[in-house]
Amino acid sequence: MATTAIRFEQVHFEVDGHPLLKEIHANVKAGGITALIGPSGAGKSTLLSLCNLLRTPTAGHIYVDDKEVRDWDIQVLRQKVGMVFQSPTIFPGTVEDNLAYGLRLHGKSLADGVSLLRDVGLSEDLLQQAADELSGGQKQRIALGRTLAMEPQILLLDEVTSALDVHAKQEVERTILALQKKINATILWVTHDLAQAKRVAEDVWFMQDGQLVESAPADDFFYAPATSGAKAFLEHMEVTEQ
Ligand SMILES: Nc1ncnc2c1ncn2[C@@H]1O[C@H](COP(=O)(O)OP(=O)(O)OP(=O)(O)O)[C@@H](O)[C@H]1O
Repeated sequence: MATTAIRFEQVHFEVDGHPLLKEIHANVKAGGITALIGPSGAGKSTLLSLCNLLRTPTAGHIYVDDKEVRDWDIQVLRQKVGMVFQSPTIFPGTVEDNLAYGLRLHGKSLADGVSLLRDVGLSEDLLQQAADELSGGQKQRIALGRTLAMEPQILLLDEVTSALDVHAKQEVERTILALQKKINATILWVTHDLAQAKRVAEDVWFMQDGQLVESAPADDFFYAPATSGAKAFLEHMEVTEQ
């Protein structure tokens, strides 16, 4: 894989004439974790949704592995660029059915549900259990496992721990970090939790009003943000998190 996993070139996105993303121009480093932070409504989720064509940019280009997203076969793109959301989607059926769901859409079957369960930190005993009977944290791991079954090279994580209690949050976070090391995936991780961003990210992107205002190594960003917008955001978050 190239050193850049995703390249945004002057990306603009609007709905009904309202710009939601403006002139996004940046590279996501391959094989690392980039935290995407910023106030509510800044456009973080919208940016993620463009990377696997849940939405299409109005202007500009996004390259995944040096190929424009619109030139990818969409099924292949979505296999390569997996996404996990804040609320896990659970389908009727067993845990195994749920893990196999994406693969089945691609005409494949689940080879090793047990090892996948282990990868997401769940006991193999759960494989035949009804998935909707599990706890919130377990469901989020199943959603993660379903995405991982596709062997994605890039993971888009949208607030994946914010609906979980403290314990489940830490567990899921640890699971993601361990997996990232194991498969060397590139992760673009939207989080409202600054402590989490500090723990997991090598790089930070700060968004505000549809713009990518600042991107920097996490240590630099948190120690000395370069823009007044990022400074004000960090100060505000410090106050509200206390
Ligand atoms: N389909 C849509 N039509 C119109 N406006 C939309 C649509 N989807 C999102 N928006 C608006 O786009 C802006 C960016 O939304 P987005 O969800 O990307 O922000 P965010 O930074 O992820 O916010 P949060 O942290 O609250 O999840 C918001 O003002 C939102 O209301």
